[in-house]
Amino acid sequence: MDPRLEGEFIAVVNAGSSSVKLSMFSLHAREEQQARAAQGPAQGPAGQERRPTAQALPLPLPLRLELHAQVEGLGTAPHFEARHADGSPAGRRDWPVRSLPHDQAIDHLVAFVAEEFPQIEMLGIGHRVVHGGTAYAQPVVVTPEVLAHLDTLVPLAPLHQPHNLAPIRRALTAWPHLPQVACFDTAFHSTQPAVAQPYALPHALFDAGVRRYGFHGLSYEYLSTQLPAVSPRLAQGRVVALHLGNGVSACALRAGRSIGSSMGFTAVEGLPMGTRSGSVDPGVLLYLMDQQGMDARALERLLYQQSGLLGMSGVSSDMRALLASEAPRARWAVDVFVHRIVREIGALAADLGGLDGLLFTAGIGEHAALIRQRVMEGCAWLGVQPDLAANETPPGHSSAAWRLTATGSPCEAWVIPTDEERMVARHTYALLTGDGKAGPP
Ligand SMILES: Nc1ncnc2c1ncn2[C@@H]1O[C@H](COP(=O)(O)OP(=O)(O)O)[C@@H](O)[C@H]1O
Ligand SMILES: CC(=O)OP(=O)(O)O
Ligand SMILES: [Mg+2]
Repeated sequence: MDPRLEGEFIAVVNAGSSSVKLSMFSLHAREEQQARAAQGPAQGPAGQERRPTAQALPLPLPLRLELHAQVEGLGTAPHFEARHADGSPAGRRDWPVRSLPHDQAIDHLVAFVAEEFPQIEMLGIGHRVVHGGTAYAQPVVVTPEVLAHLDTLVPLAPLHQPHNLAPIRRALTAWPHLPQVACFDTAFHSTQPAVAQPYALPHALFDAGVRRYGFHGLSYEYLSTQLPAVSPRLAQGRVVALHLGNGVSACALRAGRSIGSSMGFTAVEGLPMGTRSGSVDPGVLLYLMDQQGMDARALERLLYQQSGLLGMSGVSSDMRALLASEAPRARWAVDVFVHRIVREIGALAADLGGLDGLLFTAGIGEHAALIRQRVMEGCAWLGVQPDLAANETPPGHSSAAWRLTATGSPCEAWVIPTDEERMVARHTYALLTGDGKAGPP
């Protein structure tokens, strides 16, 4: 048992199609913070969260990551690994099978935490849920009724929503009195203007919920809360944020709020992704139905699992493998990926009426210097003047933001490492304690 892990905690679950991730945040500083709040304004210890109070005084949010545990490769080679916040190992396991059901992965994570850390008390569990539909523009405490409504959104996010809801269902049964908070990828985009929301389809379909929602909102919201410290100019300015991971999207931020995004009704619209196509002419789908007899399930497999970087290259969905490959199709896939990103930035810059900043985040955005360089070069016309040495040189600390453009570049570019789990923890804390907002804006 680790003696450091005692007291009150929030657990955050991010369950995807091939992995279940669990982060444990301690609230060790909560009493300390309350005492400080009672005494008036004060600086928090370095490295701790800040949030605005009613008087807009900066106070630390008492959330400290203590442990991260995940089961990955659920459909290929299941592997469990847990680490303390300082990176030191806390546990690992391999299963001698090719496939492990999600429920078994969840049970393993729960048993691990319960056995290793018997002294902790749980304030609640926060969950990343991809789709909140039109009903949820804010995080919500999940009741059986809320869960039933979220189930109706499964067809809108078939790759994500069923996996997001499975741990909630399990936790509601196992611990009916422990609050479960659902935090939605769609919620951050609810500020988009009316003109950005519809497809040009009959309005009855819009009323029935067939409209643009946008995703990766917890990631963009996290970036938005970091911006005031990274660049006050960008916090108030016109910014395009690029979430380049397995899922890929772009978001237009004006003064830190979403006004446009490349993803729409589902998380398949927009940019090419690891295995998802991004936007295709809807006529292609009609053609495939008519001429190749494809039905909805076959099209779903095509669009979600067989396309994107994997489908174009025939090599891999993993950007590292494509960048290391000599295969002409791998290069072509990377060229198409960059081309589409640059075009999307142009479209979102038009939405914003100009561009002050570009943000890169998630696996590719944070680690693939060559992709960043090529995207920045494609944005020279928008005033992006890269500092190529800076682009190649990440800072020592993996969670620190760093600038990619030369001093005086009219449009700044930055890497800001994302942290969707911390954003979920902030929302969960704020909702369950009624203590402050989750962070600006
Ligand atoms: N050092 C790297 N260079 C290039 N690409 C990388 C690097 N590290 C990770 N990636 C890419 O990041 C992508 C995964 O992003 P990530 O944000 O971890 O995905 P997710 O959380 O959605 O599963 C993969 O395409 C992977 O190849
Ligand atoms: C919404 C989405 O695409 O999520 P992810 O990147 O986790 O697949
Ligand atoms: Mg992701």
